[in-house]
Amino acid sequence: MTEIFKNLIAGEWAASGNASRNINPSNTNDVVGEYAQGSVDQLNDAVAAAKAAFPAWSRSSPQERYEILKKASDEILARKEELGKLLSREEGKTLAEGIGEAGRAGQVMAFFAGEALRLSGEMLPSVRPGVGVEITREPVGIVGMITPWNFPIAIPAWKIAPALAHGNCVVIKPADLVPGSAWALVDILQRAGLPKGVLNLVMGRGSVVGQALLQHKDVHAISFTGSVATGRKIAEACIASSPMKKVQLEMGGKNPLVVLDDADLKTAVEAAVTGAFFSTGQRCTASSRLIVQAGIHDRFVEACIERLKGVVVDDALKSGTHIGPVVDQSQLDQDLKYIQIAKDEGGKLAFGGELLKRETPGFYLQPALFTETTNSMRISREEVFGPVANIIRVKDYEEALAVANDTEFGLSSGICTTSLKHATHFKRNAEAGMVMVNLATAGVDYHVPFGGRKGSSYGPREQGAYAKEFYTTVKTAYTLA
Ligand SMILES: NC(=O)C1=CN([C@@H]2O[C@H](COP(=O)(O)OP(=O)(O)OC[C@H]3O[C@@H](n4cnc5c(N)ncnc54)[C@H](OP(=O)(O)O)[C@@H]3O)[C@@H](O)[C@H]2O)C=CC1
Ligand SMILES: O=C(O)CCC(=O)C(=O)O
Repeated sequence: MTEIFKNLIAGEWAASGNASRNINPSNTNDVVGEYAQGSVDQLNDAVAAAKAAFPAWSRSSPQERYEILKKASDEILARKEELGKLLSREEGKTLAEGIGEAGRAGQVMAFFAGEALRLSGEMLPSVRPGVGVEITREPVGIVGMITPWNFPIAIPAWKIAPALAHGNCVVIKPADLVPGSAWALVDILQRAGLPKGVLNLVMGRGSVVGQALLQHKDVHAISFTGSVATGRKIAEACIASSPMKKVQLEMGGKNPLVVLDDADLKTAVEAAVTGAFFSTGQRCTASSRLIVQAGIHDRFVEACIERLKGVVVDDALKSGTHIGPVVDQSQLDQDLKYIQIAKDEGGKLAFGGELLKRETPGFYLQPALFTETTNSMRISREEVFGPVANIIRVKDYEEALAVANDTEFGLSSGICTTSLKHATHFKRNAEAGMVMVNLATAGVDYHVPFGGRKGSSYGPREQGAYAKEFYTTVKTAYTLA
C-alpha cells in the first residue's frame, strides 16, 4: 500500500480520510507521493494545538529557539540535494534551481536562528518626571500561513522561521499542488525539537482548509503568497473577522526590465532571458515586460533570440535542462491563452511559444518572446506567470521610466545601463519595492526585505530583520519609579 504523508497536529502525524496525488509535471506518469487532504475539523484541531502551545512557546528562551532553528538549518543544508530533487520533481524547476531553493531555505533558518538572539526593545524617559517607558515586542500569537506552489520550500521557510524566532505558533497550509517540500520542512523542524503544537501542518484545498483558517477566531494573523484575486479575498476575510486579523500579502508582478542604448548588451540579454524565462517564468519577480530603447532594440531582440535558441527545455531532473516544464495543465492553459491574446492584440511572436514533446509526458512549453507590443496591451498589463515576455520599444530614458511605472503592480523593477546618472535616477524613481541595476528582476537575497508596492503587496515586508514588523506586536509600558 502507498504511504500517505499525514498532517502534523499537536506534534503527532494525523491521518485524514482523503489524500491527493502529487504529480511530477516533467512526467505525469510519476506520482511523487500521496498527501493527506485535511478537513475543517483537522484545521480546528491544529489551531487548538497552537493555542495550547502558545503560552509556553511565547515565553521560551531565545537560546531554545536559536538551537531548534539552527538544527533545522543544519539538516536542510546537509540534505539539500535530496530536498532539491523532491522539489524539482513536484514543481518542475530544474535540479540546480531546486537544490538552490532548498539551500536558501536552510540559510533562511540560520538567519532567523540568529534573529531569535537579537530580540530587542527600548527604554526611554517619559515626558513626565519620575516615569520610565519600556518599548518591547511580543509575538502576534497564532499565525496562519497560506503558501503557493512556485517556491515550495523557500516560501514556507521564510514565513515559518521568523514566526518561530519571534515566539509565535503556526498553522500552515501549503499549496495542494506541491505539498511534499513543505511536509519535509515541517518534519525537519519538528524533529529539531519544537514542542508539540508550536508548528502544525494541514495540507488540503484552499477552499476548505484555507477558508477555515481565515475564519478561525483564534488565529491572529495571516501571511499569504499567491495570486492577486485570492490575496484580495484573504484581506477582506481578515478585516471582516472579529477580532480583525493582521495580514501580510505577497502577490503578483508585471516586472519591467529597462534596457537603455548604453547598456552592455551581454549583461542585458542575460538579465532578460534568465529573469523572464528561468524557473519557467513562474516567479512573481519575473522580468515579464522588457522595455527597450530604440537604438539598441534590434540588436537586443536578435541577441535574445540567439540566447533562447541555446536554452534547453526538458525534464527538470535531467542534466543539461535549463528550463523545466510548466507546473500543471491549468497553468499551461493560462500561458497558451496569453500567447494567443498577445497574437490577437498585434504582438509579433519573435521566438517560441510552441508546445514541446519530450521523452516523458509533461507540460513542456518553449519560451515565448513577443516584440512590437505596447504597454496598453493585456500581455503588458496582466500577470501570465509562465515563460512568456514581451518587448516594448521606447525612445528615451524618460519614456522608459514612465512605461516601467505604468502598471498596477510594483514588486521588482530593473534597469540595464552604464550610466550612473540613469541608474541613480531609476533607483530613486522606480515605483517598486525592489530595484535591480544590471541584474534580472528575479533572484533576491534571503537576509534583506522582500516585497512590493501598489497591487503587488500589502502589509509589512517579509524576510530579513524587517520580518519582525509582521511577526511581533509592539507594547509600550509606563512605570512610576
Ligand atoms: N505571486 C506569487 O508568488 C504567485 C502568484 N500566482 C498567480 O496565481 C495564479 C493561480 O495560481 P494558484 O495556485 O491558483 O494561486 P492562488 O492564489 O489561488 O493560491 C495560492 C494559495 O492560496 C490558497 N487558496 C486559494 N483559494 C483560497 C481561498 N479562497 N481561501 C484561502 N486560501 C486559498 C491556495 O490553495 P490551493 O492549494 O487549493 O491552490 C494556495 O495555497 C497563477 O497563475 C499566478 O498568476 C500563483 C502562485 C504564486
Ligand atoms: O525571485 C525570487 O528570488 C523570489 C521570487 C518569489 O518569491 C516568488 O516568485 O514568489
